[in-house]
Amino acid sequence: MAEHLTEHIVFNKPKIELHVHLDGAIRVETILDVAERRGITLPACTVKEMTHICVVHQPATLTEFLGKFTEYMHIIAGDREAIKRIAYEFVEDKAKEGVIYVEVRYSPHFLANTDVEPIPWNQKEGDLSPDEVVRLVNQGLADGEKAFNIIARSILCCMRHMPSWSMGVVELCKKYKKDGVVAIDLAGDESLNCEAYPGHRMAYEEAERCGVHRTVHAGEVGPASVVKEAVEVLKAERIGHGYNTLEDQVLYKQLLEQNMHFEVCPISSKLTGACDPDFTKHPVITFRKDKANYSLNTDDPLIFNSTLHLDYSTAQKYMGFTEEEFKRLNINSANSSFLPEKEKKDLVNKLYEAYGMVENTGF
Ligand SMILES: O=c1[nH]cnc2c1ncn2[C@@H]1O[C@H](CO)[C@@H](O)[C@H]1O
Repeated sequence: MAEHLTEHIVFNKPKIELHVHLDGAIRVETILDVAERRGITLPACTVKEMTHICVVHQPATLTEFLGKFTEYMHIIAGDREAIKRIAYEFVEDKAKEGVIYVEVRYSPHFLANTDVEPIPWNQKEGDLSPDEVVRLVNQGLADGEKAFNIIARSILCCMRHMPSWSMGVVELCKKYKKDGVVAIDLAGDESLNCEAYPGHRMAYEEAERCGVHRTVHAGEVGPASVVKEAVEVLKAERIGHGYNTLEDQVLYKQLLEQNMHFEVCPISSKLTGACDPDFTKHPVITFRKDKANYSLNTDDPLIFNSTLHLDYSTAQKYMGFTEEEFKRLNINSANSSFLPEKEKKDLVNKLYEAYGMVENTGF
């Protein structure tokens, strides 16, 4: 986007990011590097050309946007070194943006080439399972945490169009709870399949039963009823995007009362066609006025050619966000993180300190 070039840092203080896809946050250089090492031909050989291919330039649809992943996922999937590397580099990139705590999400199945049916991205069957993918990402994130002094946790995604994977996803959440996996998510094309299939419902029931935290992509392009289902049936504790909640004022009021957290992604919402491209009409303006609980996030910075700074500067420039609101939303984000209570409290205190605030100063 053009704004990217003129972006400036409007909130140069510690930040929290809760909604970002690992496979939507890969460096273009890394895609080119790995393709070369693996001897896979790409339609582009420079960073500039490859960026052009991966990026959504104009507001599109969610379905068109999701198609962008097919440009490069086959390069990374099935490759142990590449998977560990993208996780490590992700942490480095976030640290550079001033993020001190991040929850990064991905589908282990999308990066595997065995124990997954169908095998994604036209890969040949190999020997990398979703289980090992999670271990590799955990390792890359843990190495990144040590090197760059931030906290990185992960969320495993079920995919809307693949309900048969979902029980496997929740089992991985349970298995790797002690290794930084904090929650389950349901991502993918909400516009194609609105009501959650039994496979997803069963996985979320199991998650709740086992104390695995839950977030769901809902009301991004789908109607408010998807948000209602996420909360009432899937027992979501946070909502990914959630913009269309505003279409159902009864539901919205109820979620405000419950202090439901909305994971808002401003730049993403324009380029996926989820929201009006005029940022001055963005739903997060209503969220802010109502003192709702929400975060600001990049979602897929590779595909939107964006950074977290761009989301913040957009909020400031077009939506009237102030420094005080940035502090408030980051404190809310920390409080809505999926960390255990004690670690959450430490994180919130870190923010209070960095923002020069005494704890419990009410807004
Ligand atoms: O904004 C979004 N809405 C719905 N699904 C998404 C979005 N961004 C990425 N993914 C999907 O989540 C998968 C796991 O990370 C990605 O591969 C992509 O298919």
